[in-house]
Amino acid sequence: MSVQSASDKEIQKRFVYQDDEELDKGFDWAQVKRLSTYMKPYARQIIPIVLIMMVVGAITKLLNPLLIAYAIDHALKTGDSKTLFLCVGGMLCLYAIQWGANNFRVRFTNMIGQQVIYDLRHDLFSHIQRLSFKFFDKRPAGSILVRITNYVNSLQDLFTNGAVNLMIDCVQLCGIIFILLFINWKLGLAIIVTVPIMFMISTKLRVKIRRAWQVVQTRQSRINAHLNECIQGIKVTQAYTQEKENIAFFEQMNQDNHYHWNRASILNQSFGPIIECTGAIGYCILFWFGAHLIQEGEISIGLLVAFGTYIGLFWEPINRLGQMYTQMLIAMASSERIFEFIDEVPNVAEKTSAQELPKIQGNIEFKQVEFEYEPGRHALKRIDLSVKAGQSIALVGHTGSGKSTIINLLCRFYDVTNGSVTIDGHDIRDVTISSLRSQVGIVLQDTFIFSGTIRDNIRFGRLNATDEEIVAAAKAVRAHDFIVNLPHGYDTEVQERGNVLSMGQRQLLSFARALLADPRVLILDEATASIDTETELKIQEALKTLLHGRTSFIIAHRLSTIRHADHILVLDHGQIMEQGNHDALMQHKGIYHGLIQAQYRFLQETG
Ligand SMILES: Nc1ncnc2c1ncn2[C@@H]1O[C@H](COP(=O)(O)OP(=O)(O)OP(=O)(O)O)[C@@H](O)[C@H]1O
Repeated sequence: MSVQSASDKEIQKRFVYQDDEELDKGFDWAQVKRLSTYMKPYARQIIPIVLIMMVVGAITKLLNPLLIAYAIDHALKTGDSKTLFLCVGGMLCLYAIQWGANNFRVRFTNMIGQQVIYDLRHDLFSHIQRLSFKFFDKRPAGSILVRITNYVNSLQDLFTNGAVNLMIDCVQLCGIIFILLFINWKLGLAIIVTVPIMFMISTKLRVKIRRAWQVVQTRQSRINAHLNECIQGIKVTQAYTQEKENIAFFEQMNQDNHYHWNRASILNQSFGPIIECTGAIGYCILFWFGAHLIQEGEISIGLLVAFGTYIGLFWEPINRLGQMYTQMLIAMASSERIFEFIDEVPNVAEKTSAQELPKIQGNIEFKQVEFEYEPGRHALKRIDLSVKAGQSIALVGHTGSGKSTIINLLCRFYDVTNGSVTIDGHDIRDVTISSLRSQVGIVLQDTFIFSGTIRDNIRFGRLNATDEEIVAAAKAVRAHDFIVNLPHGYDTEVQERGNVLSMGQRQLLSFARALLADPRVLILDEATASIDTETELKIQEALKTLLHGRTSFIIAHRLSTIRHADHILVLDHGQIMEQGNHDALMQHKGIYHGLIQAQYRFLQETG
């Protein structure tokens, strides 16, 4: 199809989700076993009830045709209305028991299913929260989202109905085969012989169905990734008037998904008619051979009718088993991707012997530190640095020079490739990650505001802080004034990313959050966006309060911040080129001098 190939090329050019494309494995028992471990905690309490209900439901279902046969042969033929009445009454009772048992079973299986899905989603989400930055570097957010939402949802059917239906169908199938052979083995065998033929035809179809659903999943993963990117970048899209292009691009993806969904769905639908066709052959054999056996006097008319009813019941589970197989294959593909994430070991792993980092004084050392994000590409080379407790260090340098990388290593978002980073003499790889990060505060340039109230956002720094402490922190960093002027003060709801707040306000809010956390070491990535002089002054004052008495690393862009730093590191291509205080570096007339001159010129030109 031309739509498919054209759009495929376009989409491949822009999106490469190798992880999802590569997955194409068949039925995997180890995975089924692993999935079933999620049912284990509930198995003891619920499975026996479900099993009893299942057996009761199956038996009552299978007894009905025998009752019909009895009614035909012993009541209809002889005109015995009392027996007929009893048979109909018996059938009604059987239907009522069957309905009750099924209802009870469905309620319990739904309970297990929902609980299992809850546990699986919980495991996946908790694990993702702990994964290292490197994991997120490689994956678009959408493809992570799709695993937590769509893939987990696609397991829902399997856990709520699938597993139990599978057992019911198997029990029902075995029961019917037994009864058919028991009533008349010749007629039974003649009908059962059609089953292997049906399986042979459908097996080939199943492989196609499996592949088709896998393709649908990868297409949905792409759509999710694209949606996520578009929503995150909506402002840039509108600023560059790229809406039409984005819509056209999405349209291609949507069409592509639509095409593959239809294809998979058509293949899936063709499964039923194949079963029906084989069923029709079964009926023909039944009536032809059954009539012959009636003439021979081997079976009664009632038994032939019962046979017909059993055949109807016979194809039902086989048909469902086929659908179940597809459901199972979708679940295989989904669970494979879910477990792939759950099995992902964080690159930054905690040693089993890791100790709690004692209360930090703030002496930090980088010894011969080297770092590569990707093998062979140095981001930092031979960094030696010694910082005394309470000192403020400004990191200065061109874009891509390695400033953020130094900070990433200090927070242990990545591990050094060579060398070591120590805090108060403790190698940060030897201490627990939580004891390290809980004592190192970080204020990023792109201040992240979560949806919730202003109060909640400040409290993010220390969850057990009182309202008074929150107000005190806001006052200390000069955020209180703007907060009380908001419609609901500290209770004003801000949406995700704090879109309703200005850049300066978001900065002040993040300072309050950091002050509340009261870390001994503070990392600050200064915002580059220009703000008005009044806010600039407020931020400078807030900074003084925030940095007081702490060891701080600042990726500095403002001249005022750089000048007040105790020590300035000038980085270039991952190396420290110059270091010292402002005056010493200015006298040296090297890179730093050039950078400052350029900043002055810029400020003069822009007024
Ligand atoms: N996640 C990553 N994966 C691969 N390479 C990266 C990654 N992050 C940064 N780099 C590379 O490492 C080098 C140093 O980047 P870093 O972010 O530390 O620079 P920076 O000085 O903070 O730049 P800027 O001022 O623009 O933020 C750059 O060459 C960059 O391309």
